[in-house]
Amino acid sequence: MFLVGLTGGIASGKSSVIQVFQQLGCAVIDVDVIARQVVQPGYPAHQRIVEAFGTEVLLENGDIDRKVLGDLIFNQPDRRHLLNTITHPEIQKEMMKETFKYFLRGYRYVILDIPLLFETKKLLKYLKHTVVVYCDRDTQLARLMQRNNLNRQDAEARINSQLPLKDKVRMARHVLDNSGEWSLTRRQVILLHTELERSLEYLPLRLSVLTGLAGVASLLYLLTRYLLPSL
Ligand SMILES: CC(C)(COP(=O)(O)OP(=O)(O)OC[C@H]1O[C@@H](n2cnc3c(N)ncnc32)[C@H](O)[C@@H]1O)[C@@H](O)C(=O)NCCC(=O)NCCS
Ligand SMILES: Nc1ncnc2c1ncn2[C@@H]1O[C@H](COP(=O)(O)OP(=O)(O)OP(=O)(O)O)[C@@H](O)[C@H]1O
Repeated sequence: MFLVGLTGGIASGKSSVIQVFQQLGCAVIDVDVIARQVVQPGYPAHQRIVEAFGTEVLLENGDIDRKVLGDLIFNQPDRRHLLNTITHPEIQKEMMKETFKYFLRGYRYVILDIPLLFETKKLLKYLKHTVVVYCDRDTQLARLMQRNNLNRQDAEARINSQLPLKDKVRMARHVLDNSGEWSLTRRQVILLHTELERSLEYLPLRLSVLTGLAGVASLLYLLTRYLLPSL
């Protein structure tokens, strides 16, 4: 198996692209979904957020008020850093568990949707491919304002909290341009999927696991055949 890191900017179209990969039967891990799970009441990160940010970031039912917390962290880099130090280790643990489950199920590749892949850089060394979902800044701003019902200032604060998309494009191996009509993006996703499906990059890990298993099996055989009877 090999890992593909998919990233982009806020509202550049990552989730829309991921949906197409899912429809094509791919194994997908969405870090935004994990990030929502690990801050639910009862999880360690929930308690640490309340300790760090106060009860004003809670809704009446105890859930995190994502709008309030978002407004806080997207406007204040030090508080954003604090939230990241609370949530990112928990997110990484869950990501590893989910990746391992897909490995056991025999998938050739897994796509990890990691919004801050190039900001944190931590996971880059594990990835065979990196994909950026790009759209031009005006389109990104318009889509973000519309989807999240944000004014221009709040939407710009969110965009400015991340590396510019143009920089991410330079760092990625593949770029999906989602500035135009959705049908054009969909076609690019299908082409990329075909390329990844044809790749033989999953073989080295699979062969080394099979070789390891064969080694253990041979050892067990030799033990039972020659050593155990004499004990
Ligand atoms: C700040 C929160 C509460 C805002 O919630 P909200 O529902 O409005 O947004 P959602 O979680 O759907 O994220 C939307 C997008 O915002 C961007 N974003 C989220 N967190 C961050 C961050 N810490 N820094 C920069 N951009 C971020 C990403 O592009 C993400 O895809 C939430 O994003 C959060 O808990 N963030 C911390 C965890 C994190 O870093 N997630 C990003 C994945 S590593
Ligand atoms: N090609 C397109 N044409 C028109 N609208 C689009 C296109 N691609 C995505 N959108 C819309 O833009 C918005 C952002 O897309 P999406 O939610 O996929 O982005 P995202 O990168 O996953 O966002 P986030 O970073 O917040 O998780 C959504 O409302 C989506 O329906």
